[in-house]
Amino acid sequence: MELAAAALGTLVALALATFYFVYAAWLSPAATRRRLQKAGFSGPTPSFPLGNLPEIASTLAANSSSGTSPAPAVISSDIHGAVFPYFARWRAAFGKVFVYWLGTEPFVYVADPEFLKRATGGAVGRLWGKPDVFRRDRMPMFGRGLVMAEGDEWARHRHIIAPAFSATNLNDMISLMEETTAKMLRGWDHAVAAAGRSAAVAVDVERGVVRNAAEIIARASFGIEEGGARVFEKLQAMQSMLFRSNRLVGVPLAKLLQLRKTYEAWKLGREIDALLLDIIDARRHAGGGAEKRKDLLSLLLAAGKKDGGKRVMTSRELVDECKTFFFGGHETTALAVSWTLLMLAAHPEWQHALRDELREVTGDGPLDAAALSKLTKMGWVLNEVLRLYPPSPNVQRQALHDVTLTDASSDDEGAPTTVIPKGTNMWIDVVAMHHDEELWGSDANEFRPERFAAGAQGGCRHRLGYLPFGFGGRICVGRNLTGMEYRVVLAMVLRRFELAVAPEYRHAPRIMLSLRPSDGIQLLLTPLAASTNASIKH
Ligand code: HEM
Repeated sequence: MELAAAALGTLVALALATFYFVYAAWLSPAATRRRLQKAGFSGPTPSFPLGNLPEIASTLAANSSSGTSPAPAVISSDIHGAVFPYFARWRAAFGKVFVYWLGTEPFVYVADPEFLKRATGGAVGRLWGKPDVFRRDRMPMFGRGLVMAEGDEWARHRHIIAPAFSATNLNDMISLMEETTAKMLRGWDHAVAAAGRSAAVAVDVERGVVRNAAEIIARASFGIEEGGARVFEKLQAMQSMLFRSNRLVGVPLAKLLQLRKTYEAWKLGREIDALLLDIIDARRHAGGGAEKRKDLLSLLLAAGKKDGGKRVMTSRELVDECKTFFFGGHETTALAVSWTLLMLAAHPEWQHALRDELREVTGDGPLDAAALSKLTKMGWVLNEVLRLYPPSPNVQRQALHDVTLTDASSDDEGAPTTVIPKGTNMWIDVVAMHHDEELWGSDANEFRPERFAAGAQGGCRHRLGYLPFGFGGRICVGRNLTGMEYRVVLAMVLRRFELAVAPEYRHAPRIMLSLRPSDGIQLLLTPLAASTNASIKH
């Protein structure tokens, strides 16, 4: 009797699980598809269970096999068709807004800032969150940290974290940026010396810049002493493991196909968490000495002691935020610096302009935080590089409720409406918007930093057409840290070396979560005379 009841129970559980799976993977997406079609969204036809992933894969494969390697002298920044060939093709067929599917997950593709305004205007936080599908996929990197947190939890974390990135706190980090960058430059000096002459030597600058940015963010986040160095090594291992794996985002049960990788990422994640917890516990129990530290972790711990403890974060939350700073903060900044070095090598007139500006602002003497903020042209160059080569090539959201858009052309109350069903994801193609001639003019694909002389929007015809750091309440919290680090690193490089594009460099940007060079950035480095080589002081 008992056996029969147990068997019946198992059968019922199995039936429920099967029904849930069929509903989640098939019935619910099919209903969403019908609603999106009814609302007027067109797009490529998806198949079950992969959606449009096969077409994405085949377009990418066709593109890479037919890919030409332009001569180094010809560095075209007209990159959208090369990095997102499938979007370029669908855009030509369906326009700047359409629907495509990653597995059984629907995505509204958006390359029209006006549509973005109509979809999100006014109530971004209430209507749109971060996509569940990415939250699951990137759990080992961000945990429940700020990038992926939602609702009240996100608001509380943002309220605690944002002040840690204040100008005063960032100024205290200049010296650590300077120290690690000096180490990178010493490596480049050795490469030049090893070549046995002081003439130009080809160096893969991207590799050094990424390593430098990783070390800076680790030191700025949780310090590198007391076990921090081990966390740093393991975080780097996890980064390369996650970047190597080919994930079938949005495909039901796809993780089962990659059990080993999923397990390895989970195991590494546990080790990183344990090491970070040790650091946090040690800081919590340390005396006044720990208070003198200026890294983000110590600032968050100190914030918890103020306001009667209203801003306390648990150790678990702090672990996730440290990982979030590391994964959200170093590749992105490193790419901004790396693409800049390439652009400056390809546009010597701007290289000279920035060196002149450095000399004008600082003489040949020391440079302090106030002086860094006076590097106006360097700021234009940063903005222009983030426009042409946005390290975060897309921004995503997911509808938390049914979202109603009013018709663009009318303020009429009776105007027709479009509804985006709850659960639908939105994929904002930042690269497309940043290269759109309708938004930027006929020189949209050219490197012209002076377009930012008139203002931070660079003359873009729509407020939401320039989104290197995202938008709304969820705009990047670390953008001022990036601005500071970018200036320190670039100033030090420009003072030490003349840059030119090496003959072996092949310009082939591609997407691997971020917008990266396919095979490093090889530049010719020529040491500059010592007089232009003053060190940065603050
Ligand atoms: C060039 C450098 C960087 C770029 C291009 C960049 C880009 C972005 C983008 C596109 C977002 C998403 C915004 C949205 O969804 O609307 C974001 C969010 C975020 N970034 Fe950055 N980022 C950079 C540097 C950094 C640094 C240095 C840190 C930290 C140390 C950082 C930490 C974060 C965090 C914590 C969030 C989540 C904010 C929230 O959801 O409230 N980022 N970033």
